[in-house]
Amino acid sequence: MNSAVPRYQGAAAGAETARLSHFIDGRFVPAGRSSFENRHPATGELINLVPEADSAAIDDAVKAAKRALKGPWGKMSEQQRSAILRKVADGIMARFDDFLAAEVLDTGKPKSLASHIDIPRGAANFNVFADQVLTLSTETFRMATPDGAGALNYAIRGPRGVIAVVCPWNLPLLLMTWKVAPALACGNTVVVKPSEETPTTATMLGEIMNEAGVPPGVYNVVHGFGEDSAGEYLTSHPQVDGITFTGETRTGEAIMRAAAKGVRPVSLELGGKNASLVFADCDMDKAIEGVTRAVFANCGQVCLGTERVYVERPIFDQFTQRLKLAAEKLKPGNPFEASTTLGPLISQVHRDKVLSYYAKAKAEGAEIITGGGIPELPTPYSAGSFVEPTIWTGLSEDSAVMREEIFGPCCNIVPFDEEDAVIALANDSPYGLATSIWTENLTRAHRVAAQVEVGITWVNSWFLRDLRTPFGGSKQSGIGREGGVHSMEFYTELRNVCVKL
Ligand SMILES: NC(=O)c1ccc[n+]([C@@H]2O[C@H](COP(=O)([O-])OP(=O)(O)OC[C@H]3O[C@@H](n4cnc5c(N)ncnc54)[C@H](O)[C@@H]3O)[C@@H](O)[C@H]2O)c1
Ligand SMILES: O=C/C=C/C=C(\O)C(=O)O
Repeated sequence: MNSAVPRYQGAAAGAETARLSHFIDGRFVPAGRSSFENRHPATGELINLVPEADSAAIDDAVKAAKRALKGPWGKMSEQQRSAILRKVADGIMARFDDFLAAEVLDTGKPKSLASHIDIPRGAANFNVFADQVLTLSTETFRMATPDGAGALNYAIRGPRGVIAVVCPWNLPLLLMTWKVAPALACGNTVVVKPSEETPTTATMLGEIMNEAGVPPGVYNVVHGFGEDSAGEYLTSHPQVDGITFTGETRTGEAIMRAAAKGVRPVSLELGGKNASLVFADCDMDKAIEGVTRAVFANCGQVCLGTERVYVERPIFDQFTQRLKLAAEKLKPGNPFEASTTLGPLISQVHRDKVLSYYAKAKAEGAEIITGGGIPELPTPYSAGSFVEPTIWTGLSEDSAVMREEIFGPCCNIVPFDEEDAVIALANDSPYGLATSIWTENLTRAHRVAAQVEVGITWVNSWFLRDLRTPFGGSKQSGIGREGGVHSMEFYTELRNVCVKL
């Protein structure tokens, strides 16, 4: 197993088990109060040992980031930073296979998925914000003054400072670079705390940063857990100037509390309980393909994924049967094999959570259309955290399965009769992240899209991403928007200059 682990400076050479390091001030340092195991979710095998940062290690990282603001990074032009970020993108692509292997080992997601989404997006995030920073504009206003000479106002942008970047495990490189790239483009420095479940690719990126000419201290990575560990130490560090977080809503609340001390700005991308609305006038093939991905891609561990499927009654039976066939075609197993289309859940702990919802669905009277248990797999995959893709019908709107984010490969399908009624059902959720609408009637599509209370709506598609568009959630799904100029708004401070003429 360890031979499949890419060797990099962060891993102690020659050691039987690879050991990751933090990446602080341009160097790999193994400091910490202890270390923890990082295991491959498809087999349970040990990938590497990860140091847990204590508060002194976090302090080192934040201070390095603070110093770097005043170093060459802070003096570079936008063009220079942009060119360096392009080199980072090139560096990821040059080591594509290493990043791919590391991401598949950490997450268990199929290689076919990570090679199409996670790793190319990791690179694309740097390119898109390298472009964006070159076209960033600010406002000017001329004003009249009593003496008739007037005044000119113009705004300038500066970096916010040291940004804490706290990330989840479901799309590790993609979601981390989605924050790091715009933060760096705007001249900030970052301290990244990757998820304890997926620490490897963020560490590898340290090497790429050094090779690309990112000065020491600009990109730092510290490992550990959340509460009473690296995550909490980092977000409550007084020299952190802004916090960007993607993860669970409850963790988002803790991060907001930490940010309140010192009145630091937060950007929060949180959970969802997303609905797909499938109208009888949809293109059924497209709807089945799209909803299958929305429910089962990444084993259901996508914040934008669908766990509530509303289908107009005339096509309810046909749709349910076809989604069942699509679910049963998914092939769990070795994520490195090209034919595997369903990976495991991230951990045994998360599997226990998902299986508890499978049990709740049964207890709440669901009809199980398919799945509901653990698939039979040969060793070593029998030790992985796999679950069956699962479809229910018959659950009530107030059941736990219909209200709470499960983050597994499962959905409940509900028939509906009226457009207004299904909009009301879709909106009856504390979350408001994403919706997909399936209809060939574009007038209806626009009408419905304007009424669903979410940040992201897809019509006849799902997870189709233009990186310039606003991305984020309403209600308990988050605060703020990422993407294009919206990311730049968070990572810069606007200052107005008023010049009396
Ligand atoms: N809206 C989005 O864009 C988006 C994208 C991906 C995932 N998500 C959400 O993320 C969740 C799954 O990810 P997860 O389980 O890794 O989330 P999580 O909230 O458990 O953990 C995310 C990160 O926060 C850290 N953390 C935990 N407690 C902390 C604390 N008290 N202080 C500081 N840091 C702390 C963790 O160590 C980890 O690095 C789901 O709810 C999913 O919907 C949202
Ligand atoms: O699991 C959540 C997926 C988030 C995706 C993005 O943030 C993105 O595509 O930019």
